[in-house]
Amino acid sequence: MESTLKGLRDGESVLDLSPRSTVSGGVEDIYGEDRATEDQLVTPWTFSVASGYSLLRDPQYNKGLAFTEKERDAHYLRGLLPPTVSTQQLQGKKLMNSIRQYEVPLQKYVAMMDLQARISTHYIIKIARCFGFATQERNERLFYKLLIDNVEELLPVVYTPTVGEACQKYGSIFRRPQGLYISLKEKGKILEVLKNWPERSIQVIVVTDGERILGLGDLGCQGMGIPVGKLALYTALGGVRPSACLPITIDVGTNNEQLLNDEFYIGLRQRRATGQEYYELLHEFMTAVKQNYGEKVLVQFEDFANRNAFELLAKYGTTHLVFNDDIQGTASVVLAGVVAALKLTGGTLAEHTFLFLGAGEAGTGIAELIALEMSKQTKTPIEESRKKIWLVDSKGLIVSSRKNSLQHFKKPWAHEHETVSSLLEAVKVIKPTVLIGSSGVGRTFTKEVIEAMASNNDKPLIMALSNPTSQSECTAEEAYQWSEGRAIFASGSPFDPIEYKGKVYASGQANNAYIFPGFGLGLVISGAIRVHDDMLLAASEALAKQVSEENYKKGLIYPPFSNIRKISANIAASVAAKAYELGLATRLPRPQNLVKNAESCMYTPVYRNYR
Ligand SMILES: NC(=O)C1=CN([C@@H]2O[C@H](COP(=O)(O)OP(=O)(O)OC[C@H]3O[C@@H](n4cnc5c(N)ncnc54)[C@H](OP(=O)(O)O)[C@@H]3O)[C@@H](O)[C@H]2O)C=CC1
Ligand SMILES: CC(=O)C(=O)O
Ligand SMILES: [Mg+2]
Repeated sequence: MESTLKGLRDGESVLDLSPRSTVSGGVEDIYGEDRATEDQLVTPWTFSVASGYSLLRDPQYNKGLAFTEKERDAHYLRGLLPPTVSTQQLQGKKLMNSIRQYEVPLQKYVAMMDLQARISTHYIIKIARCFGFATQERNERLFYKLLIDNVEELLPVVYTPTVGEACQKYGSIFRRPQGLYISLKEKGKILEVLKNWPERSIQVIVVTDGERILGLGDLGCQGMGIPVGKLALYTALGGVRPSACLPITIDVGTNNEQLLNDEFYIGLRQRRATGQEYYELLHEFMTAVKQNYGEKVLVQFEDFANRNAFELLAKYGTTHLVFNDDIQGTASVVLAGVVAALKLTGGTLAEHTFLFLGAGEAGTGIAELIALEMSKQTKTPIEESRKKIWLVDSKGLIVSSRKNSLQHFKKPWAHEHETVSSLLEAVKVIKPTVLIGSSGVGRTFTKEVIEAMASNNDKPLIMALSNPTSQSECTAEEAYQWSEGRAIFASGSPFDPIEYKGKVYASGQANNAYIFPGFGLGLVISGAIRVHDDMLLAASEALAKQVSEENYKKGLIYPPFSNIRKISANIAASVAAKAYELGLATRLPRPQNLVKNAESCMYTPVYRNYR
């Protein structure tokens, strides 16, 4: 059985990988300084203990008014703070009060980003002051405390939909660099650029080239908001230490004319490099990442255009620990929702018929994982399972007569059928029980489409995955109204509960944010060195198991995000278990209780006491 999702193929061995060199004393020489010969260049990093004024301005250690009396004495803070000693809880309450006063979501986003920061240098703060920006003292632990404690309220602020608007306006709202920018200018020097990042023990990198930012298209260098947002969730939702997370944007130019002509655009002002030039830069990047951080750093590809996404995943899946969130993470979360929905719709996975609007990364990724799971359940070849799944792209239903002109990832879905040009017609002839939107085009699930789904099914499962909200294939209100309250609905970006004929309908959020933080944590805690499709299935199963009877009663097919840390710990444990089972884990011996192990490894943002 061969799956297009797979990084490492069945039976492929990884045991021949040589361990990383260590220097005497057993401490890993992560940066290779000790191994470097005299003619090799090293970075002269120095470390100092922050105190006084600089301690207050160091986001990793700042506690603001929560510095205790003892700490104020010990760290030269007397007089630099007013007399009150506050608690983190009270600080959080105060900040939430002020964030809630902003009516515009983008203002809330900027306020949150002002609080968070990895890079702390005096000069950046001084520059910000020169330009009159209201610099709030940055406090990383408070940022994560807020995000964790108010996850349902703040997720739409730091993530979809607001992060989409933030990326669109990134040039104007840009205050200070977050993450690493690697552009064509850095060709030949990427390893040196990585060494400029102040943290050394990186576990997770989220990288984009900005070409397909949510459903908003090519936003070039301004796509940086996505890796930054995803990694904030890695920490808040999955418990990966902030210092172990590295957001990266690869800037090869943009084809977005508006940005190219925008005086505030922060990226390279040239059209996108493609072909050899593009792949050489990406290859240098992937090589440098492994050289700098070793075999076990996870590289999550995010929001690349599909013309590159599939190729990068296939190419580096056998040599690096890589994961494409849009192809694989989305697949895992949607499969979980579909499996959970079976409790409400009845029938087995193989008894359902699936129709997708959109046959790109998300659409074909999900389709393939559903087919894989179906095959495992029914013990039939994947080619048979694929026949239960149909996809529509911008040219209509994918059918065998179109095969020669299809991109490679669409070919497995070119079934025998006459041509069908519209989604509505496809719904009428295919009669799907499940309709999934992954087109990036808003309002494409029209009244007629939803009505057709509702006339064929007692409980049609409708998933409008496209982000941000403006690109959602339909709204929650439309799904419930047009199906007369019978639809089971979930969407990529959140919708508020709606009332229809006196009943309140709350819909779930089918977003890969349920999967990637726990998935990554599972890879990190097991020391996995490759991603395998079975790990995606394990993560999906772990998520589906977290849906409670109470959730089902409300028509929900996902658990609430308020439980996400517990959910992530369970996903991490299942992924780690699979890594051990497949011989892909390097952290030995295997802990007995993987859930407890995952929980104990999770970062918590409570303030630490300073001596
Ligand atoms: N909820 C979640 O967790 C996730 C949501 N997404 C969302 O899914 C959307 C798509 O992402 P992705 O798959 O990576 O994008 P791709 O560009 O890879 O795929 C888009 C697909 O939609 C098709 N399409 C575009 N316009 C139409 C149309 N009018 N009618 C029918 N089909 C159309 C394209 O057709 P063609 O091939 O002919 O051009 C293509 O097959 C984005 O909005 C993204 O935000 C993505 C990942 C996760
Ligand atoms: C959620 C996500 O990854 C996307 O919309 O691209
Ligand atoms: Mg994405």
